[in-house]
Amino acid sequence: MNNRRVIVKVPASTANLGPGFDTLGMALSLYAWIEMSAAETTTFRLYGDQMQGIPTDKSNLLYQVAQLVFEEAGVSIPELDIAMYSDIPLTRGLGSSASAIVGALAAANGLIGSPLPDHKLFQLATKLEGHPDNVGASLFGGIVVSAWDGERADYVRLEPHAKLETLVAIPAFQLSTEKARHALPSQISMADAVFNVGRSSLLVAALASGELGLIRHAMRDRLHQPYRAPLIPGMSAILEHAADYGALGAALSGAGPTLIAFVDADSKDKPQLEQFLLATLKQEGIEAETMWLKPSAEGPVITVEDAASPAPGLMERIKGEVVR
Ligand SMILES: Nc1ncnc2c1ncn2[C@@H]1O[C@H](COP(=O)(O)OP(=O)(O)OP(=O)(O)O)[C@@H](O)[C@H]1O
Ligand SMILES: N[C@@H](CCO)C(=O)O
Repeated sequence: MNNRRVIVKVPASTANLGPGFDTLGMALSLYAWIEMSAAETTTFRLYGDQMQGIPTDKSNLLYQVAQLVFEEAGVSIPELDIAMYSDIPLTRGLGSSASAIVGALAAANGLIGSPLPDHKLFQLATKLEGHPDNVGASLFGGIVVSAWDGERADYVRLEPHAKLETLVAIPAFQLSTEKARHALPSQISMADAVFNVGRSSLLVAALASGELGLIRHAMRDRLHQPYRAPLIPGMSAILEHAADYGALGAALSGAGPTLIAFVDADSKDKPQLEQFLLATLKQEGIEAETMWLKPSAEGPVITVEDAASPAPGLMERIKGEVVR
């Protein structure tokens, strides 16, 4: 029997960054942890509020993803002991599904001695998630620019500016990516396509060159945000006015409903910006939780141990790092 125990810490992510629909992603300093080892019988230990409703049988996404890795690598480990704790809220636009996919890929790969290179994990993750933006960020950390044609995913990773910080406002309701994608039109005008190509290109160049002052104009979007706005009351006002309250720029995070503002970490305007986001949502009857998050420079951090050696449980191991 395989005698390893693997623990993986994997970051949340924000996708699109405004105009880069299904293309741009950034890893955030909010994490999930997965522990995995071979077992006689498959068992799941899922901890924390975020894991409520997640299946604890072999239909579980983590189990399914692990089996895909074993299949690709030509090994057989049919029974697994899996534990997971996550600080990443489910179905809120912070890449919970991508972090689960990337965490499970990294854990399963680590369990069998890491035969699959990161590039292969990226292809698998993109196919599973359906788009490369969140999984690229969770897998490589930092800011990831990616493109996928349905077969092949390519990417470039950018180092986030040292002063870049984000404020997320997480509404107290869930919005599935599936529902938020259904709100999108099947066709757009040439004028809107040109608008987005310009903004997305400018945003990547601004992030790559550190010209943070350009972000405000570069984060504008006509591909998805206007169509999703009716699903998130208060969103339009926040995107329009966040810069007046000190944000470098603002966007819907992934498919929403979370809203994200990019901020200079040294800005004195941080309290008034936070107040503006909360008050605007409240005016629409929406309770929200805010969090200040930094870009996460790293993707999965993997620890491999001898499964026979004594070890603390997952919650004991991570207790100093958990935030929620
Ligand atoms: N740890 C997990 N184990 C199993 N399934 C998970 C796990 N985490 C997320 N999921 C699945 O992913 C779904 C959420 O994915 P969805 O794409 O709708 O939102 P998100 O990934 O949180 O946000 P976004 O993609 O907009 O950033 C959950 O409802 C659940 O089915
Ligand atoms: N690019 C995706 C991210 C959410 O999974 C979307 O906006 O639908």
